[in-house]
Amino acid sequence: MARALVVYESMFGNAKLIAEAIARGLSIWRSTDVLEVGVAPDVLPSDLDLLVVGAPTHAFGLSRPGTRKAATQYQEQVLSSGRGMREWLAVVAQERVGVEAVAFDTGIRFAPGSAARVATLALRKLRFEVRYQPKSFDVVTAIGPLLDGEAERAEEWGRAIAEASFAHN
Ligand SMILES: Cc1cc2nc3c(=O)[nH]c(=O)nc-3n(C[C@H](O)[C@H](O)[C@H](O)COP(=O)(O)O)c2cc1C
Repeated sequence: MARALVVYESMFGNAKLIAEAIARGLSIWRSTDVLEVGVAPDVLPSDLDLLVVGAPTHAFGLSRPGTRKAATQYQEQVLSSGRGMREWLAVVAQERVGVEAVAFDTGIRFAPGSAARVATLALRKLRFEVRYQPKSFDVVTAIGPLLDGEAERAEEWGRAIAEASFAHN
């Protein structure tokens, strides 16, 4: 069966909820795992055919050690307390060509910048097949919660990606 992996970075749990909702949508078509970026493998499974990456927008892009430290001023214990998506994308390797990939982020509505756009550039550099536009999901304040309906929108997006990529392969 086709296999998908959702890798997320999340400080306060919002991107994690979106990752899980996307996985619910994907799992209609694919066997889907969800992993926090700190425990994601550096070499992707050889049978993987779709990678979804997601992270909170920090300072208009992907987080850095300094922005992750700043997040602990909002909440002492954060979920992604180790490496972030930027660091994982700098080391991750895939064993075969043709793996599709797509990125999402969470952020404050109408704020400029997007972690998913930065991640998409990294995915292209890593030679993933990037066919789908990055997607942003909104939080009410920096620590959350998600805006009403965002988890449902994420699940629907996951389902649409799975259907489109299933049709393509
Ligand atoms: C240090 C820091 C910088 C941030 N910078 C931005 C930003 O540039 N644009 C934005 O929309 N949100 C920004 N935010 C809000 C985050 O996007 C928000 O905390 C995140 O989406 C929540 O998801 P999480 O709970 O998965 O971390 C920032 C938050 C922190 C802690």
